[in-house]
Amino acid sequence: MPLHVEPSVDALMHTVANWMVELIADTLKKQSRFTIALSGGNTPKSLHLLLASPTYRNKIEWDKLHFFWGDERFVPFNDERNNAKMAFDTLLNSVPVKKEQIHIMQTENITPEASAEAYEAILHKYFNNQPFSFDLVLLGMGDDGHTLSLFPGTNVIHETQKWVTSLWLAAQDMYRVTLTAPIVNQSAHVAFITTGSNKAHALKAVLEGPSNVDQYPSQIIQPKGSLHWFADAAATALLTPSV
Ligand SMILES: O=C(O)[C@H](O)[C@@H](O)[C@H](O)[C@H](O)COP(=O)(O)O
Repeated sequence: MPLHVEPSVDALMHTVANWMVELIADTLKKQSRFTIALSGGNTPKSLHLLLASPTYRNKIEWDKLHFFWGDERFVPFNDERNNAKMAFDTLLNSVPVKKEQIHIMQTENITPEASAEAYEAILHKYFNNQPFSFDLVLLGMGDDGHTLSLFPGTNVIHETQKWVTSLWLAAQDMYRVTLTAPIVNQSAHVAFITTGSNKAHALKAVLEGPSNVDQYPSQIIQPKGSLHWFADAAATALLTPSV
């Protein structure tokens, strides 16, 4: 499981962007489209801005990408907490992608449960009978070791059938819609991007601690394809130095 470490967030995001450019180009030599699931939260913002910058934007065949999300906060699109809005603001409004290539999780005029069912139907349309599900899933990790909306102690961690589900997150007083481990673990490539000293304890527990998916749900992500971790020096400060 490759761990890519860079001294700074800026250097790390250039490493991720270059890795993505190469992965997308290599994949598109073998197939006509590339499916990517974006992560929410704050960490992806600087990566998105970099991908949309002159340095990288012309290295990606945007018209062949299809965008999905790993999870969504169940708030209106125009709410600043909405993950799809963040992706539009930092990337999708700045690159040549048609709306037909973008598949957001519905959070308006629908219930969380119905939104999860509707998204699952979209995924079955794209992935049924495929050797892999997503070509790439980008993931973040919370300082409690959660990923997607698989939070410690929640039942969704152990979902084995549904590809998409919803949950009430009392701590944040909101519903979430999230991909589950079965669909993410069918991916060709999964990349965690984790930065900051506040992630160091969880990263050590996830990567070096005993298996404990209820306490550190990120551990349940074990894809059929490749699993990469991209982290800055601050987030990896507690890891056992590799010889
Ligand atoms: O909707 C979300 O919040 C994300 O999908 C979530 O899983 C995120 O990746 C982690 O919470 C890390 O968030 P930061 O990048 O903001 O630390």
